[in-house]
Amino acid sequence: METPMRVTVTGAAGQIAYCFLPLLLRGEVFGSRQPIELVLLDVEEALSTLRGVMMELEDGAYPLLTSIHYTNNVSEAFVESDVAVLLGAFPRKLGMERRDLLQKNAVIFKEQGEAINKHAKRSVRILVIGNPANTNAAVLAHFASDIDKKQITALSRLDQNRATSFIAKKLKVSPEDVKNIFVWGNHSNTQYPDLFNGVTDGGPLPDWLQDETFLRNEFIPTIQERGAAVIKARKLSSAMSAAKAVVDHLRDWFIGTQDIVNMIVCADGSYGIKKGIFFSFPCYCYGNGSFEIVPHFPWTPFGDPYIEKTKKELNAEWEQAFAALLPKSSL
Ligand SMILES: NC(=O)C1=CN([C@@H]2O[C@H](COP(=O)(O)OP(=O)(O)OC[C@H]3O[C@@H](n4cnc5c(N)ncnc54)[C@H](O)[C@@H]3O)[C@@H](O)[C@H]2O)C=CC1
Ligand SMILES: O=C([O-])CC(=O)C(=O)O
Repeated sequence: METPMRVTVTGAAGQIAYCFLPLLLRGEVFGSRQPIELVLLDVEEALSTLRGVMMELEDGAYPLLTSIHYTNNVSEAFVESDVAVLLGAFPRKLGMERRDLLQKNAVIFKEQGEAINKHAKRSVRILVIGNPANTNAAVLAHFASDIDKKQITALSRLDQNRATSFIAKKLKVSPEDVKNIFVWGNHSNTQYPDLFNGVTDGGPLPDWLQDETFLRNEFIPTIQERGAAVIKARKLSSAMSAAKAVVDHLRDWFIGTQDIVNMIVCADGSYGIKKGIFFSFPCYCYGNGSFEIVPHFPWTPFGDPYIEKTKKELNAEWEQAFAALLPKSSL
């Protein structure tokens, strides 16, 4: 057996964690030989639920689980973490403006960034899921200033999975037979789902899928609004599919994949996206927590207004989130 990996999960009393933790302990992320020391963080009011989650994990008798600890203390949660899965975030409440949501979460992700900077292993890899995921990751990256930005990613794999599955269903093929469908930008309804580089059966997608009316009226809005559609139907946000996407993201990042996958990562200036903004890009994953933004992927002019819109939204989110945290002069 290998040396245990210390995995910290925040928001661990929540619904995505409840779907994700069994998959993690089954070995679906790091493989069936990788033991795991689990640390669960949630807020004080959720500690009783968290204790229940811990009891259930123990009762699962998972051979890979070597220890489990739960806490509401942020510093304690990140001590010697190898991996941090950040699900915990302040939820949007009735009457709350998006700006308020951004600022509430900025405070949380600042504190967690500082704690990670101080206590986690220098090699830690961080995945942000809690919304607004892109900007939470940007805040965290700013305050975890000694951690390489390439060790911090956020989740847009759910959007890619949704888009891939949508097209596979149209073509009546398995989702694994559809590749290179990407979602660019923000994990919000300004995201740009792009199928112009899509392939199936070794060739391009059929022309009827690239028809502008279909793209504008069906494909793009369905993917952009899918999260809201699930909330409307379930009265709860996506959890099962989000947990599956977290598994896919982490597995590909750590184990590697031949596929090009979507990740929200820190912009390096390519594609005209301002450095420091966390943006969903198509990425190569080489394993061991390394990745590269796919350079020079062709954009069709059709996508330009969509990219502009999501880029603008992210720039505004960045300003709003940091307005509460940094002196005006440094914005
Ligand atoms: N990026 C993506 O693709 C997706 C993101 N999400 C987001 O993931 C997050 C988690 O979703 P669910 O598990 O369904 O939510 P949930 O509401 O069931 O659980 C969230 C948990 O986070 C905890 N929490 C709140 N503030 C915290 C803090 N400061 N520290 C630690 N824990 C804290 C809450 O007490 C709660 O137990 C939400 O922000 C949701 O919007 C959900 C689906 C997809
Ligand atoms: O809005 C939410 O909380 C859920 C979400 O991100 C999604 O389903 O894509």
